[in-house]
Amino acid sequence: MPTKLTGAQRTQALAGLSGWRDVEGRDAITKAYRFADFNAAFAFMTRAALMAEKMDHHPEWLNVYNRVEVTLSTHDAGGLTELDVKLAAFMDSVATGG
Ligand SMILES: C[C@H](O)[C@H](O)[C@H]1CNC2=NC(N)=NC(=O)C2=N1
Repeated sequence: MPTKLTGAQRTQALAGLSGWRDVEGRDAITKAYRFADFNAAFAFMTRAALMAEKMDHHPEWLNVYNRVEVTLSTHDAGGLTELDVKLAAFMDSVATGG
């Protein structure tokens, strides 16, 4: 199991990401993506889902039309790990609508 990122290690890992913020009250990060339409949003979710399954690391997310709100945390570790940072970076790389 990956280890929880803490302190400077956590700060440094998050410095490489943009648009992600800490969730209040728990050790997790969140980002709201907005796409051109539902089709683009769902295409993003499909790509992210395939990667999540490959990594055996799954997002908490909510989709409303062209909006996808993602929260990442490693439940098994009780907080943020490298897996969350890796999945966040992948999501950013496939999000065309930002
Ligand atoms: C059994 C399975 O490997 C685990 O439950 C995996 C599945 N996906 C997961 N996803 C996330 N986000 N955190 C986990 O701890 C986690 N654990």
